[in-house]
Amino acid sequence: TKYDWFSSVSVMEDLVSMDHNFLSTFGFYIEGRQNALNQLKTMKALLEKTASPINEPEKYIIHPLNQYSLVKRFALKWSKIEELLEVFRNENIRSQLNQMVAYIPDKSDLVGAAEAIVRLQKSYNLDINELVNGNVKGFTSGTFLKSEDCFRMGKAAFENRLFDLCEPWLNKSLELYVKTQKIKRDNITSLLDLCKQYVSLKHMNSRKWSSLSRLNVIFPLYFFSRGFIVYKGELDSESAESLQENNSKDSQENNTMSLDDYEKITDHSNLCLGNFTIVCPNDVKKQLKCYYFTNKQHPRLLLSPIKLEELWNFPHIVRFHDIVSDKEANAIIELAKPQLERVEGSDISGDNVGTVKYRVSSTAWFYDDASYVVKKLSQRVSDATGLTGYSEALQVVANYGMGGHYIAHYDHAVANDSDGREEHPQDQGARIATALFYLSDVPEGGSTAFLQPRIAAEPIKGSAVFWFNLFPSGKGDSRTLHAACPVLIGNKWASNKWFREFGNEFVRRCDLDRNS
Ligand SMILES: O=C(O)CCC(=O)C(=O)O
Ligand SMILES: [Fe+2]
Repeated sequence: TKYDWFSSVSVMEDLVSMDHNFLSTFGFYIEGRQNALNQLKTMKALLEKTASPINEPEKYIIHPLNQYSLVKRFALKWSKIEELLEVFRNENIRSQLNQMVAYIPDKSDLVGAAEAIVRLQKSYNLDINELVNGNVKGFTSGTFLKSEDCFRMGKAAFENRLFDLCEPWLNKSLELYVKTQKIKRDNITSLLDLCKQYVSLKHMNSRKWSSLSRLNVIFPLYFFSRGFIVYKGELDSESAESLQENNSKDSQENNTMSLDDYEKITDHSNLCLGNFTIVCPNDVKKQLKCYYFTNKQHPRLLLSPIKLEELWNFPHIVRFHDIVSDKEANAIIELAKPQLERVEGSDISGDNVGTVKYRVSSTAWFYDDASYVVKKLSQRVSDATGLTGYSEALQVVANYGMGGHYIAHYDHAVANDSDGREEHPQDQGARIATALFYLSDVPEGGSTAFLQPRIAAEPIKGSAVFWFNLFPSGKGDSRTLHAACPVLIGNKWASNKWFREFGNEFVRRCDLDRNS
């Protein structure tokens, strides 16, 4: 209950002390806010100084190191601001930021971004010093990698068992740390820890040297860096065995294959590097033609024939040039943008479906009636191939991510039965043929590699590559194994149209010879 202070002077002493107490609380409160505000100001100045250029963002983001830097900025800086804003309850900016934080890149994106850089480095033999200076095959970015970035790359390489890449990254990280001594305490501790893990894992069976001298040989700056920090040796307790166990447990838990495993299976890196003219042998080259194609005088194609380029003879792989106009390609991209979802796939056991490292892209699916442009495209490719889409003809539009790729695969389902074919519950049959449209140019990388003929088709905006996945007998043609090479520089948009067996029986008649 409220006290009537005016009724006793003596009790008013309490008021005096209350006055002082509250003033000091008030002072703390203001100081706290001031501190937070100052930190926020510093952070804002830093963010402004390092902001990505607002004009022509599409040019900025085609460089993988800029992509990495952008992801890092959100994953580390903006989430930090969220912490600072904790002090300011119920304020507009907080709720706005909370909403934003729900879908900005987080730490797992940063790991994915580092993995992408390492994947690109492996696929395209990128020079580590060039990368540190922001350069990728002559494309400069203005993004420079720091000690902690190199540590992140080393860790990504380590966790994907790309040990030959891990070592130089960790050494680079130590070198930059010694040079600048700018790295968070947590990070330098983890860096040194990772160096030790690396050495014990890599040289587990070698008894030639003690582990300390091995560390010294492999990471010459290890002990020097260690000297910089108050380092209590808490890492020494872990033995090589227990670290190993942890690692294998991790990969089982994630139930994903490492990049290394996939590389072993697919090994298309050299193909991705080369281009068609280099790998196409002369005897085949002589047989390949370019001509105007009317598909047996199809009326629409008589009016406007398609420029056809043969990329290979057996299997027959062709490219239709200028089959999509720039305007149509852009319209399809705009249509797809709001509907993109990260592609999922099954893990190596085939039991679990989720995000996978072997296919990094997002897709949107369309029926023919989604838009006039989609329908027109379907019609044009039907005119050119004679094949018709099944009743709900679908077209999938894909946008590749950082270092986005798709490892070697068949477009027709491959099951265990002797035909290499799967049951198709919707009764549409297997994917008889593929038309792969390129909706954007890609300055570097992103080719479609056919592993058996050993050719790589560059993404050329407006063109489509076409091939049959099945022999006329209906048996899968194993020569069609193909992969999407990692995108090095650029933003790759592609679109697939798959034709099914059913409805196309008279266009491509069954053959009794299983292998022709
Ligand atoms: O994008 C590419 O180059 C190939 C894509 C592909 O093979 C697929 O989506 O099935
Ligand atoms: Fe494919």
